[in-house]
Amino acid sequence: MNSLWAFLASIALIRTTIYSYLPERLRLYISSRFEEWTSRFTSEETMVFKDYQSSKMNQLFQAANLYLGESLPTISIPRVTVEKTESVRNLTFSMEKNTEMIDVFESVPMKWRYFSDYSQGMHKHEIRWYELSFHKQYKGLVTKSYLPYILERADKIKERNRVVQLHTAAHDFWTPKPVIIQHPMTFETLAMNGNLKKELLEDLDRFMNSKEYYQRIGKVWKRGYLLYGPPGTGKSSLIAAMANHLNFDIYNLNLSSVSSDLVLQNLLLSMANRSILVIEDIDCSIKLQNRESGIEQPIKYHQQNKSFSQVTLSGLLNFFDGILSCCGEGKILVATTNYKDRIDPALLRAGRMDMHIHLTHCTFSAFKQLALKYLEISDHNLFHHIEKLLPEVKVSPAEVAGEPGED
Ligand SMILES: Nc1ncnc2c1ncn2[C@@H]1O[C@H](COP(=O)(O)OP(=O)(O)OP(=O)(O)O)[C@@H](O)[C@H]1O
Repeated sequence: MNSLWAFLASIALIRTTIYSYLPERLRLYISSRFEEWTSRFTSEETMVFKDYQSSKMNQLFQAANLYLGESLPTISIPRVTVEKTESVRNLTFSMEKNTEMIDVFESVPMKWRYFSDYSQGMHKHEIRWYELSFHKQYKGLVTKSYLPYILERADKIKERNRVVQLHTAAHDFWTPKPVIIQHPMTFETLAMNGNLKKELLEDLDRFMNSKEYYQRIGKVWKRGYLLYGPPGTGKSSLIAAMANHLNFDIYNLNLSSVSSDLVLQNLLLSMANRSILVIEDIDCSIKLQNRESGIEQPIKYHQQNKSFSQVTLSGLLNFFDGILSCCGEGKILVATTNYKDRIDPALLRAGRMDMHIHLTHCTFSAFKQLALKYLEISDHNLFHHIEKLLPEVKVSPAEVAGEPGED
């Protein structure tokens, strides 16, 4: 018996020694052959998910990472890696190299192992992969249910972990490094007419939940909102609250800095799905009155006497209907203006701007919300004077909040 153990130990030693001197390709070849041979005698089957497949990120690897990371804090495992980076909202857990864990799906145990190694050759880089092992009889369950389930769960986790980012356009492109927005404005802290707030929240939630509906009726999953009202009434604050509520990125576009319709199209095509495109002060950034002349000419803007912007009204309309309609999904367009009457009615019709939201000077109800938020008071003996004064003295929420408006 002793000699048998000694023989097996020597084989293991020889194998390890030979392995460490073999080139990586040969090593992989031998181990895959060996596994093929041993699999004849086992009832277990293993799937391998490498991080990159033909230099493209393997979505299954990413999904497994997120999915397993979510259950790691709740199971007993000797070592886990924990991270928190600026670009994600929550703690991120992941498996340590050469460790394993069991996940149970529809009462079937699924064994996951995580590995990493360095590639051989000139450009050494880390290769990471997961191995999923299960009983052969569950192969159908794994491919038809378990893996699609992991992909779906990973999408939800990604969505939950996302932080809202602000993208701005410069030199006809979105800047490569968006800024992470930690704007504290939410629908709870925004002082706004209660009914209007409720109506808008319902509209946003309905929009978010109607992807299938839009698909069924053949409409593109997009929605446009026009926010109008005097300076300092909360248009930018409302956009931040919408982005925080939906967890959508904001793409801020200043139309007057866009050099042509083509650039406008390209900017839109490079926006991510589930994002808000904001065109602030739409009436200032583009003059739209020459539509009445019937001649569609590029509208030229002199920018600091150096360059011209040439966005046309038809380019803009095309952008709203056509292009916005064919590039991706879950897009929200928000245009703001201090002067709604200066905007061409063609831009305002339903389908382009589905909801027009009027943000007004401070009402007594908004004032009370601000007083509660800033001073933590819900009543005061001056309140009834303020209630009488507010309709006469036009004051913006920004002024009440101590931040003077532009007027
Ligand atoms: N409705 C509101 N509720 C709470 N705070 C508000 C509200 N409106 C304005 N404020 C406060 O005033 C500041 C300026 O408001 P905001 O920039 O949102 O106004 P605006 O309508 O976008 O102004 P402008 O037309 O000049 O761009 C905000 O940072 C916020 O602190």
